[in-house]
Amino acid sequence: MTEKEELTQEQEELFDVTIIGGGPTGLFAAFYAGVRDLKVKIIDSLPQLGGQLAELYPEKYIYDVGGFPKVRAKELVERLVEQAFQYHPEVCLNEQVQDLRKREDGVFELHTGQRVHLSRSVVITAGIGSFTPRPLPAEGASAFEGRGIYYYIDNLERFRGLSVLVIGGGDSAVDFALMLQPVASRVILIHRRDQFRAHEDSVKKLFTSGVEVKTFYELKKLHGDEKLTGATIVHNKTGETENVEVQAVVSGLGFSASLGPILNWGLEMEDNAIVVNTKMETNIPGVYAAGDIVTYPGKLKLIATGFGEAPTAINNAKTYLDPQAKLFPGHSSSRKE
Ligand SMILES: Cc1cc2nc3c(=O)[nH]c(=O)nc-3n(C[C@H](O)[C@H](O)[C@H](O)COP(=O)(O)OP(=O)(O)OC[C@H]3O[C@@H](n4cnc5c(N)ncnc54)[C@H](O)[C@@H]3O)c2cc1C
Repeated sequence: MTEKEELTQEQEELFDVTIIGGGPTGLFAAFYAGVRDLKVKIIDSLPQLGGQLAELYPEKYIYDVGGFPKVRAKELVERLVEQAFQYHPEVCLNEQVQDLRKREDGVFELHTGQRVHLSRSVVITAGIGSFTPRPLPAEGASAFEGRGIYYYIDNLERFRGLSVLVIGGGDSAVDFALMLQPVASRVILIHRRDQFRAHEDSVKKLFTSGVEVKTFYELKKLHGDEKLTGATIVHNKTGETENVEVQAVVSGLGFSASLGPILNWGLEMEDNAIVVNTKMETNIPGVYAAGDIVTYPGKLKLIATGFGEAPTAINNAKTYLDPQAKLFPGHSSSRKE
């Protein structure tokens, strides 16, 4: 345990249920925890809620969620957040749960490196795991990690007046460039092909936005001492290089996911997934799991199945916490407005 963790541990409030992962399954679980009057916290390693939907395909339409003939992924996330937030869950973003331990008094400690969260039960909805940015394939890039290389834009003001190089041709890269254009002094977007994976609408906007778009270009090298001052880019057909003065590079090259620390929590695993029974219980009493991260005979990795497993996990956690409580939550339609 780090010194910082030790200091914060006793100041942390005890929650009834802590949900690891704020994807669709975790968000729906948080809603259900509210329905069951449980004090709930969601922890996610990403800076935003929504899991794969927000991170990997926010602009894509989904056609197989009950009640929505067609819904854009980011809109489904907005609806899930609105539904879950009726019960004011505590939300902790940018925190990866690295360790899960059960104390002798039955309280779970969730160690994130920043602090230790305390909880009476845990629901793991960690999907395909934590996302880490794909490293920039350029000479000298590692030296500028945290000093000029960005993988998200969580504060546009940081880029005001700067010359910025954006890399990639997907939704993230194009959205980053469009967001930066009004505040940065210059925005250059390089993409290794001339076909963009981003939404057609965004690509159209990109070409009329004032962003300098350079296709068939890749990043070769980053320059600077203390701070990033420039980049060498290379045309991948002609081999011609060009130096551009930039103070920031924003990568839209995406993320890779891995279960990482979860594999060491003493959970029974099969094919990189947590084994659960029909109550969504894991082999550790008080720890439940749901969504893409679980396995059982016939498991399907779909949003719709996560939506079924989340209430099962939460309602069973309720009876774990209070053995007198009923498993069945009652019908939500009986609720008084
Ligand atoms: C391109 C694409 C298209 C898809 N289209 C469809 C579709 O049309 N219909 C459909 O049903 N499904 C679709 N899916 C699958 C669907 O997105 C998943 O089934 C769904 O996201 C699973 O939700 P989840 O909440 O279980 O996990 P996730 O969405 O993966 O969310 C898990 C969250 O847990 C967090 N996390 C992981 N480990 C930790 C940790 N240690 N500490 C803190 N946080 C952690 C992650 O950051 C993530 O936010 C698609 C998937 C992709 C990639």
